[in-house]
Amino acid sequence: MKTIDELLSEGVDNKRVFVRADLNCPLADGLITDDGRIRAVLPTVKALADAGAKVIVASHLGRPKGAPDLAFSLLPAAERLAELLGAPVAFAQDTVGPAAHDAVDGLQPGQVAVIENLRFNPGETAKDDTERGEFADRLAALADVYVGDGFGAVHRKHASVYDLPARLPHYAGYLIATEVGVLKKLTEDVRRPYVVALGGAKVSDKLAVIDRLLDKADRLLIGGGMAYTFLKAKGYEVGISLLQEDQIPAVTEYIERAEKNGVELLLPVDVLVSAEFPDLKTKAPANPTVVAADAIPADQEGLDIGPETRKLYASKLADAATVFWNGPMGVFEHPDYAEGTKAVAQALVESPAFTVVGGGDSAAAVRILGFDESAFGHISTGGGASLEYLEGKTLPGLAALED
Ligand SMILES: Nc1ncnc2c1ncn2[C@@H]1O[C@H](COP(=O)(O)OP(=O)(O)O)[C@@H](O)[C@H]1O
Ligand SMILES: O=C(OP(=O)(O)O)[C@H](O)COP(=O)(O)O
Repeated sequence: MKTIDELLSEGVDNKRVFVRADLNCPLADGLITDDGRIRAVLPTVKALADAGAKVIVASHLGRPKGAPDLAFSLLPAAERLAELLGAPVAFAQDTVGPAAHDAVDGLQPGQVAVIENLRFNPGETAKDDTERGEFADRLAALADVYVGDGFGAVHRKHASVYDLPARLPHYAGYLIATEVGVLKKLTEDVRRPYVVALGGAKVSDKLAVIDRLLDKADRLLIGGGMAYTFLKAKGYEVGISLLQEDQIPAVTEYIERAEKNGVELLLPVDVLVSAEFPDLKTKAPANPTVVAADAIPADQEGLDIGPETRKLYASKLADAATVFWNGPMGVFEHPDYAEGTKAVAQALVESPAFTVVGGGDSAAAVRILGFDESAFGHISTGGGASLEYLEGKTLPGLAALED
């Protein structure tokens, strides 16, 4: 993989450099609640700008449906990038249209532009190679060189991640180089017991990852939205909790295989439930009830792990030598459902283990809940990306930078 240092030594003065970043930051009411992913790409953007490149920063934000949707505009991220750089950043209101070309044409060496959310164009995420390729061709017309630095998206076979680097000279940015350097160690030389804690809301993606993790980890702690597919697979009522019905057979097999292989697979023993999803805007008291994991009322949903599970998981983290954690244990954005996530974060802080936290929301949770980032071994900007890397999968966005 050629790195940005090689690019800088070759010289970028006056070159248009396309930086594929992951600026997919959590937002509330159009405001960024955690800018960690923007800060993470600053070294790359600064180095390129300082060397006289015309820097085009591109990213997805959220999951819009292949058409412009202002709720997912990258404008707030562009504004924050400008603040963090201490320099103006041009913003184009489209991705490959006249606005993007005007913004790029208007750049002087050392200046930066952000183009609008790549997922406003259906070509970005298209399954069809030709459709993705056509969008990649249009993106390629904006730039002379490609720098991949959106680690959080390298597991996606998307146009800007996979097809675009094949069309331009390509290099890995500083963030990708750092992330891969740390995660590589976890695949080569992992100190045991190796405990993996999983939660969050991207249940379908993450359940699939457990298949391989069962061969690698000594202990798996399951929380967040994915816990309910496990509880359902055990035959429990899960009410209106998040559920991935089609993966129940796979999850049943995971439970059996964990037992056979001697992997400790821990599920919540109690959960916080409510008939309503909390109001994340007003943060009005949600008054959840604590119930045993096998006693979730049919009209309620599980929104955090309960107090017994918090204690259990903390004890199962205490003697770990390596911990990887992805996915909040509950809807941590509301104070009534933040205790599970806090308890896991606290257990990691107190543990002498090498600890890695991965994921946009998990990393944000750690910071928003007031933990000191330096108390963790590594905070990765990618959740799904780091999980798939640890699984040993070939990640499209890394493979594309390799050849
Ligand atoms: N029981 C639950 N039900 C619904 N959503 C949940 C639950 N537990 C956690 N979440 C949500 O999961 C989201 C984060 O999930 P995800 O994107 O998978 O994590 P990451 O970005 O760290 O990979 C948070 O917004 C949180 O509110
Ligand atoms: O937030 C992200 O991933 P993560 O939640 O697994 O950390 C990335 O920006 C990828 O987004 P996607 O899962 O919508 O493709």
